[in-house]
Amino acid sequence: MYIVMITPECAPIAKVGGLGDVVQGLSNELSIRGNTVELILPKYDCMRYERIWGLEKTYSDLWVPYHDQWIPCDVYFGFAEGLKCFFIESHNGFFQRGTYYGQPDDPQRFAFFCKAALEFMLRSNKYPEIIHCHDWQTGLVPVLLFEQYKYLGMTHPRVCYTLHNMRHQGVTGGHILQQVGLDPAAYMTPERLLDHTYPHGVNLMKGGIVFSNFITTVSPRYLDEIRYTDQGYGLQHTLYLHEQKLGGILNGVDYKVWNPDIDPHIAARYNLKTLDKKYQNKTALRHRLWLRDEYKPIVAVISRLDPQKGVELIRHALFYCLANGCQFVLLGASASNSINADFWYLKQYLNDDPDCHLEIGYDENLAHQIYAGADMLIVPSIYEPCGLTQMIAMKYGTVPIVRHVGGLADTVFDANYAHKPYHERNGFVFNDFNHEGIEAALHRAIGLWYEYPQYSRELMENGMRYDFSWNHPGQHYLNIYHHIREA
Ligand SMILES: Nc1ncnc2c1ncn2[C@@H]1O[C@H](COP(=O)(O)OP(=O)(O)O[C@H]2O[C@H](CO)[C@@H](O)[C@H](O)[C@H]2O)[C@@H](O)[C@H]1O
Repeated sequence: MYIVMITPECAPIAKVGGLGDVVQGLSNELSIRGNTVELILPKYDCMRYERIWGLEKTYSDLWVPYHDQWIPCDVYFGFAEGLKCFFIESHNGFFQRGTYYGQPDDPQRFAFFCKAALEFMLRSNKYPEIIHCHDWQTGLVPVLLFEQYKYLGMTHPRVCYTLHNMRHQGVTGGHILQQVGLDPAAYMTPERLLDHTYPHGVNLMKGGIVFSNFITTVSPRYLDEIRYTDQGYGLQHTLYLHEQKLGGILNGVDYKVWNPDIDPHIAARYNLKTLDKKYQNKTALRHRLWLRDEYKPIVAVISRLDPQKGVELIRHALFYCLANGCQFVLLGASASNSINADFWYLKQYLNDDPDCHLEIGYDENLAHQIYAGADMLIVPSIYEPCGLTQMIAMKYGTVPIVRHVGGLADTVFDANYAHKPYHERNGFVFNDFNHEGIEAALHRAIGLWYEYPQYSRELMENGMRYDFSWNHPGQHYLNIYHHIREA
């Protein structure tokens, strides 16, 4: 099958968070299964160009109709760790901002990207069977495809649209529709793109839901949460109207990237049979982060420091762990200046503590070393569409401690309370989003580590035995592609 992913991120070249990992992992899996997969991304100036191989200009006269003008663009081609990628460079500077997101004109930037991606496919005679889009940034792709480009000859593609995070829906003014050549009066209706909260708002994610042939969420439980609770952030009714084309597919983890048996970033490689070597990584992590060598578990956090991730509970867990015989390591960065400032302050405050290290920033290499060296990883999210860190942690024999939401609830099964046989239990889970909730889970986890090391080790091994690879999700996505192609 010929599949084109239109996406704002792809790891490792343009990754802000888990979306980038998913695009990379799923594309790899689809390619391994013999499909032709191509990606279209914006050509951000801040991409990791050293990880792109053979980058060259392949198409230079792409004129994109936008806002009563024609914007000249160039298209580059290169391989991102083996994946075929096209990068759209617009001459109006939309992607020369030194950052991926967080600009006041983000809706315009990505609306333009959707239009440019389709214009490029049309002009270069690309007729994939499936277009797969991700999150609000690409919500306009199916709208433009079925309302404009179909009439220009793109009659074949069917669109699969994946929701990674309903919190961000790309709500903006009606002018955006005009800019991409759609009549606002015709599209700003409740059953199309009109936002449910802002009377004159356009909701780009809603456009993706209404116009795509199939919509997936990144875990089955998150699908239920967005349909039946306020996690739908106002789109519950739209999802209800389109329920016949919804599916929840648990993300996979790319075991070519996240696998302690072959990981080039860690001090000692290991697997289930050589698990003792994990402790060499613990020592290496301590040395790297100036932590003392003591008989203590290392509790870790690797996360975007977004309110979604339960920043307040992360902070609380830090002090609880330090007071209860643990070492604590955090790797995180935030798009919010105030959250970053809080954590910088904490870092200074704890600077001389030999049991604690906070690394504020983004560091791929250190992330691998923390997964390999830590004993436990906490994910106390308010909501979590899927969550990759707990699945990666398990592959590295690091026991997850998570809140019972979204994909976390689909993947982590409590050591004491899960309705699962003992050999399928793999972590610690708590419900209540408050100090008592996380303390109760930490208390059990730390207690087990000190008092019953053999059971603690069983939990590690149980987690490592789980298969969270892209194998199953890859097949599910192919089934969906076949289904919508034939419908
Ligand atoms: N400071 C840092 N340095 C280095 N690496 C860092 C880092 N902070 C985070 N990472 C890495 O980024 C990824 C984050 O994965 P998450 O599942 O937490 O994604 P995120 O919330 O961004 O994405 C959304 O999309 C994904 C994919 O669908 C969903 O799993 C998730 O629930 C949803 O919120 C992991 O690979 C992690 O190791």
